Amino acid sequence: MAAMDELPLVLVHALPPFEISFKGRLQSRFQLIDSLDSTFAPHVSVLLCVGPSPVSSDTLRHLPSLQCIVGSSAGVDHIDLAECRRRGITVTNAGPSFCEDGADFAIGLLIDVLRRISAADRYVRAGLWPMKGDYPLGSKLGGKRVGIVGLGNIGSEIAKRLVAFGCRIAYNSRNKKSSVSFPYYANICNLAANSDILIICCALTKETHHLINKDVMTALGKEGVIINVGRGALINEKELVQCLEQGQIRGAGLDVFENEPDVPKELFELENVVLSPHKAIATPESFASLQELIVGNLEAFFSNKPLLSPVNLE
Ligand SMILES: O=CC(=O)O
Repeated sequence: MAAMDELPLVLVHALPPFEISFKGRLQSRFQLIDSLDSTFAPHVSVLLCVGPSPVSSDTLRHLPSLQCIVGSSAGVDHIDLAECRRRGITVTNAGPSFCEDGADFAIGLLIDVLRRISAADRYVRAGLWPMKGDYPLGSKLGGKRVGIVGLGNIGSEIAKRLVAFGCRIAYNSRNKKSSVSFPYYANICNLAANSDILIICCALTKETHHLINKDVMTALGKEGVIINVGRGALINEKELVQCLEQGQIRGAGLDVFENEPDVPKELFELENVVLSPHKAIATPESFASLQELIVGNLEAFFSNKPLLSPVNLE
């Protein structure tokens, strides 16, 4: 085994401490440094960013030799990507490990909102069935027009599942994709106007902040449903709450919020909303897959091979 000081240096930037057994596995291959103040920091070429630990331009200034940030989340809005682009630092994410579970969860939220599963559960538990009789009908998923906002790793898996349900898919993303034949809408309001359901799973950037606003929800219409498994700030939350309260859209399934873990209290009162504490991608299986992906990306970097999950910084 290589002596500790012969192993490649990896600086770990971690908000939540990561699993001890995984740390042990990494330590057998890499020399882990856990502070920006370390004397090694100026020589570090890889930063392992665990969880949503912010990587600001100030953090990056401490790391003049940095070439690669290995991320452990699908979203990379906590990393200053403009600064990475400027300095030619590559970034990887957890997209391939998280996309299947994230997509399953989006479909779960959608069916729950359409068929009112959580609301019906509350109805039965409250003993209302014998008193009030039959529960109102929910809507079928098959045949619905679904607009996917962001056809990346997660969006593509969502599309695959919805095709199997017999839905009609269209999408919005930064660019039209030559690899799919679904209708592309460059304009989000046009996508909403031609959809029964919007599923939000794009990256949060300056351009997509509050992308889903009152105008988009008005275009979606009174029967429209919104599912968000991306980031809370992709939607103007105040306007979403108003539209839900006033019946301007039919319902929403939300895994993410603007000021987590705070969720607008008004949503607690609404039967047409399904809420979840930012857990769409999280399963023991997705985390096990993430560990392989992180090790794979680190090994690829140090052996000059293509990274397994590079983020497009263009
Ligand atoms: O939200 C979860 C992630 O970005 O991985």
